[in-house]
Amino acid sequence: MAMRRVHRALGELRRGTPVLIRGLVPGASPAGTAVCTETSLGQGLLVAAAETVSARGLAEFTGTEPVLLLSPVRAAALLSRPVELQPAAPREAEAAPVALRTSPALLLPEVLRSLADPTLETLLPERPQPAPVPPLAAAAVALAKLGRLLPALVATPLGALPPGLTEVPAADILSYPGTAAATLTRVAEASVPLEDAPEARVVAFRAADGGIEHLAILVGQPEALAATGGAPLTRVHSECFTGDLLGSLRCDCGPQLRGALARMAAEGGGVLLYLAQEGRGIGLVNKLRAYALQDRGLDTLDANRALGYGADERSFLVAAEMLRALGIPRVRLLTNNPEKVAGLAACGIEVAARVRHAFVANGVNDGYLDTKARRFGHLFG
Ligand SMILES: Nc1nc2c(ncn2[C@@H]2O[C@H](COP(=O)(O)OP(=O)(O)OP(=O)(O)O)[C@@H](O)[C@H]2O)c(=O)[nH]1
Ligand SMILES: [Zn+2]
Repeated sequence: MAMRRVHRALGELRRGTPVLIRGLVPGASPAGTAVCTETSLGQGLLVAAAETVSARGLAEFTGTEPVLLLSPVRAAALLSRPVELQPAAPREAEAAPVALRTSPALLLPEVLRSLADPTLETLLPERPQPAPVPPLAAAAVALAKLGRLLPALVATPLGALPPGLTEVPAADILSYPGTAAATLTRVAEASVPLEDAPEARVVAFRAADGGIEHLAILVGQPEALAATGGAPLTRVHSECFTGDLLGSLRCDCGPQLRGALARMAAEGGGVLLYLAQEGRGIGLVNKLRAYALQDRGLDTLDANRALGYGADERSFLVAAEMLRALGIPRVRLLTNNPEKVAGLAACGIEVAARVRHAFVANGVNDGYLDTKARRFGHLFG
């Protein structure tokens, strides 16, 4: 039920319709239980995604003037204050959103879209002033990110649900990634001989959220090795439509994907998890926006932050749950990314060794690889 409510709300936001996020009345439900009954629901926040909201959607914001919730980096860019781009750790704690006052001149779909999206020409009829951040703003941003939308929202506190709109408890939004990972189940399996690994099987995992499936590609018999206490060669690969499928030269994903499978075949076995986490979890549309910003001079990390996203929005809980379901709790991990090693270990997978997985630069991705080493701490040596 909780996942259905979040999924419905995501659909509404993506279509440009506002949704009401509900908080809990303090003390109405035991902390941490995420139990959310109708009677325990408290104050609400009516929100719409600035990127998609329609004129009809905006007409739902009656009464007090709504605020615009933005990431601090995007707000600073709009207010023309110097944007502080510190050499932050890739998984820096996500900064809370800030709020700006709106006015009738700002509350137009094309203006809001331009304020949300730094790749568009900014339409700023007037300089928006800072406003107090309403309660539940963090849940609103989390919802937009789950929908792979830009984290920029029109928001106004509201007590009652307007007729015809959807309501979603904040607790359901915040617990959604964990709940989705916990419900992963094997749904299909087939032998798929590959050019790089003739003895391969693909196993599909589906979560109860109804979202896109994650895949495990088993080369040889890694489960048999794991059953005797061994640590199979393992690659945790986030999907990259441009690199994996189209052969994009902007990144190193294609060679890493094919190279991992070839290496597993050469070593007699392994497992590659192919995770539906495009663009380090920001989605393909936002990755294309990040590329557009990179073409204007930002690096891969600052481009994510300019969009309002963190440097890396992935959770490796999904990968850990899949490995556990496959009976592989110990791995030798093919990666250059120390955050991946730490992320898997934090989710209960023993990383017996990190195996370097670097490929030579191709003349286009040199800057991208350099940024990985300098700002993400990737170990290419
Ligand atoms: N946001 C964003 N994502 C990118 C960019 N270039 C590649 N990606 C994504 O980054 C992900 C690649 O991650 P992984 O292959 O897991 O690699 P990694 O975290 O760099 O670590 P390794 O294990 O060392 O390869 C894919 O989902 C790509 O779509 C970019 O410029 N911006
Ligand atoms: Zn890529």
